[in-house]
This record gives sequence, C-alpha cells and structure tokens, in this order.
Amino acid sequence: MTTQQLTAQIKKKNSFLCIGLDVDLTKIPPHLLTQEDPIFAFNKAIIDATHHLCVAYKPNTAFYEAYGLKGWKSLEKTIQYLNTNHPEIFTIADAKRGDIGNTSRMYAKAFLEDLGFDSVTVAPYMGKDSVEPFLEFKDKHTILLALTSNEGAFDFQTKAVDGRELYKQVLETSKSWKNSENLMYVVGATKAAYFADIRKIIPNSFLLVPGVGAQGGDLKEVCKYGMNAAVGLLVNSSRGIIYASNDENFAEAAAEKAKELQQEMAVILNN
Ligand SMILES: O=C(O)c1cc(=O)[nH]c(=O)n1[C@@H]1O[C@H](COP(=O)(O)O)[C@@H](O)[C@H]1O
Repeated sequence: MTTQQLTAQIKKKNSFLCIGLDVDLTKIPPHLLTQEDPIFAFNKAIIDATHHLCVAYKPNTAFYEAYGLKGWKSLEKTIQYLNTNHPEIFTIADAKRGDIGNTSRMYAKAFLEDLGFDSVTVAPYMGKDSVEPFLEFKDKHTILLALTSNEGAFDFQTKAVDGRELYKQVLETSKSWKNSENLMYVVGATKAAYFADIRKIIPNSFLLVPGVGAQGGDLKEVCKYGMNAAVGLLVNSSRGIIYASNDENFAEAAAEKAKELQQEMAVILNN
C-alpha cells in the first residue's frame, strides 16, 4: 500500500486509528477458549466489529509467538483474513526486528513477503545495513523505533551523543538510507512534548503513535504537535479497545471504545 492510499483511507473514514491485536488468552472472553483457534476467533470478531472505524491493525507478534506453532498459525490466519476481506486496511507486524544484513533480509521476507503485511516495526540500533533490507520492498513500509512510549526511552533514546539526542540522530541519519521514502517512525503518545522537535526533522513521514488508552497518552496533545498537512499519524490503542469487555458482547464493547476514539479524531480532522 502506498502512503497516498493510506491518507485517502484516513480522509474517507475520518479516522487515523490503529487497533492493536495483542491477544492474551488469559484476558479474552472465556467462552472463546472452547473454539479450535480462540485467538483467531477473537481477532475475527474484533475486526468484523471495528473495521469501519480504523485504518490499520497492528498485531504484536509477541502475543502470537508466546503460543508457539498454534500462535503463529493464528497470526497467519489473521493477516490472511485482513488481506482477503479488507485489503484497503494498513497492516503492521509489530515485531521490532533488525539484525545483520542477511538476517534482516530473512525477517523482511517473512513479514512483508510471506505473511504479506504492509509494514513491520524495526529497531534502529544495529544501523543502516540492518534496516536497508526491509526498505527494499516496493510499497511496503519500515516503522523505525524513534522515541518509544515507555519509561526506559529515557535510558538511551533521549541521551545526547555528540551533543545531539540519540532519537534525533536516528531520525536524521535514517533519512539518508536507500529507499528511505519507505520509512515511518514510532513515537510514543506519552512523549507529546517532543513531537514539535520531531516534526522539524521529519515533517512528512508517517508516525505510528502507541500509548493512548492503557498507557495514558493524550490524543489531542499528540495531534496538536504531531499532525502534518497529510495527517501523517496512525494512533494505536490495543488493550483500551480489545479488552473493553470479556463477556459475550466483547466485540460490540470494543467497537464502542474504537468509536469514541474515531469520533475524537473526526472532530480534530474537521477543525
Ligand atoms: O512499536 C510499538 O507499537 C510500540 C512502541 C512503543 O514505543 N510503545 C508501545 O506500546 N508499542 C506497542 O504498542 C502497543 C500498545 O498497547 P496498549 O498499551 O495496550 O495500547 C503494544 O503492542 C506495544 O508493544
């Protein structure tokens, strides 16, 4: 998918919501546990109830890898379901990969080619040759961790190296990499104060913004400093949406939560 197609979908749906499919079997409604594939059954119900409210889904692969072969199968079925039924929706494999070049090439093949995701999250710290293999795929996107939502972001990312914060160096340096037009960046919603500085370095790139909902980030603040002329934001909420209820009505409850965020977004987009 191109960023133009993503932006068109944002305008059409009045939404830049990304729903995180972080499925934990201890949190899903107990009645699903008797199904042959409870993770996929849960995801399918969530997708069926929310696809008109969001423009992206982001399964975090940890929640699938934790269940071994069965979990990976559920991930495969989820991306196939999305690509078959909602090809206009942007998909993110939140895998946070990155390794020496030939290994990154295999990660890129796994997520962007074999599974068929539109994008994958990648850690930048092994540098250019660890990221460029992901950038080779046409109309696929590499979402580089810039300034993450967690407390630990202050351990390294905001520390100055050669007089400039490390996250700024990641933004600046990565712009010169081959096919860098395929880059997007992760910036946590909990770091709203940093968005203005970030936009000075990468005015046009899409930002994946996790951390609203369960982690307490503020949507309005994020938009005030992070939005660009083409919107340029995908705001993610996982637990705050998918675990709104663990009764039989869980999918409708998730849709209600997604709608609350979408309506806030619509107001912001139309102001
Ligand atoms: O790459 C991410 O998506 C990510 C980066 C980051 O800085 N912080 C962050 O929370 N995430 C992911 O975004 C999701 C947030 O989930 P909730 O806090 O439940 O909305 C999880 O899948 C996290 O792994």
